Amino acid sequence: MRASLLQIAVDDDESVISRRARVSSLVREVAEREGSGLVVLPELWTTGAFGYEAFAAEAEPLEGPTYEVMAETARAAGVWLHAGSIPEAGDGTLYNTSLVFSPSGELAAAYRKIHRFGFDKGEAVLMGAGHELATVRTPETVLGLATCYDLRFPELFRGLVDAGAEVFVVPAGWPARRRAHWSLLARARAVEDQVYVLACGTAGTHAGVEQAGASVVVDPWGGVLAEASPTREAVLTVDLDLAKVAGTREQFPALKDRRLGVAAPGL
Ligand SMILES: NC(=O)CCC(=O)C(=O)O
Repeated sequence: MRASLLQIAVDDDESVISRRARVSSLVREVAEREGSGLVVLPELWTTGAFGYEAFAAEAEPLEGPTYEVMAETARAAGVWLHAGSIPEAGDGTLYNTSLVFSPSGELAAAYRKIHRFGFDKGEAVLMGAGHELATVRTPETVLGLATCYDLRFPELFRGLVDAGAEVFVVPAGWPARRRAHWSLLARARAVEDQVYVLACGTAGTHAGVEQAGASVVVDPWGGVLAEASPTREAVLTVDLDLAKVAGTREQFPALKDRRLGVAAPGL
């Protein structure tokens, strides 16, 4: 399976409307040029992950403008499209919701980010938390969905492995000041779960926060297959050899040695 990650710049000087149109064209162009079967966009690329004051103003219903444009983009390009996430105006609250479309433009999954970032401010207070893991079965494999800060919570990814995921797709808007954590965590999730990790971030500076860029693709042995520029918009295209997931698990069957249910004394 060939996958392309589009590391989108979220600089303040571009409107949501123009970025949406630009990204739609870019997805089509990349899919045609690279022959990708899966295209991945970052977290909150329409608004930027740190422009908190814009979340309410730019929130959309699930089937709002980004959904419509991205569904049509997936259909026109004939690809599986992980369209990153949008600020979704849901049932009385906002969610950070990722959308995945099939090559016929059907919604394959909507994943509401489970771990909200910000401790007692920002996303953590402005948005509701998702409660359900999400996977997408394609003809080649099973994708497991997670978003940005989720990357710090290994138990979520174990849940995705238990649900059959072989490729974790992680859109993000990660800040440059914690870039070292970003690539380390992406590699850690790949090694411990013996999966591919497609971690697609934003570039540029949004709401005063310099983005980490450095989108990365990691194989099930923890090897970095490709890594993008830390500062510029970029396209990463990689061929995933999906037999490597089963191959790695056979060669080094650590997942079989899990000891579930072991508790500390007194618990
Ligand atoms: N958008 C995010 O979830 C940011 C996460 C982050 O900055 C971190 O985990 O560090």
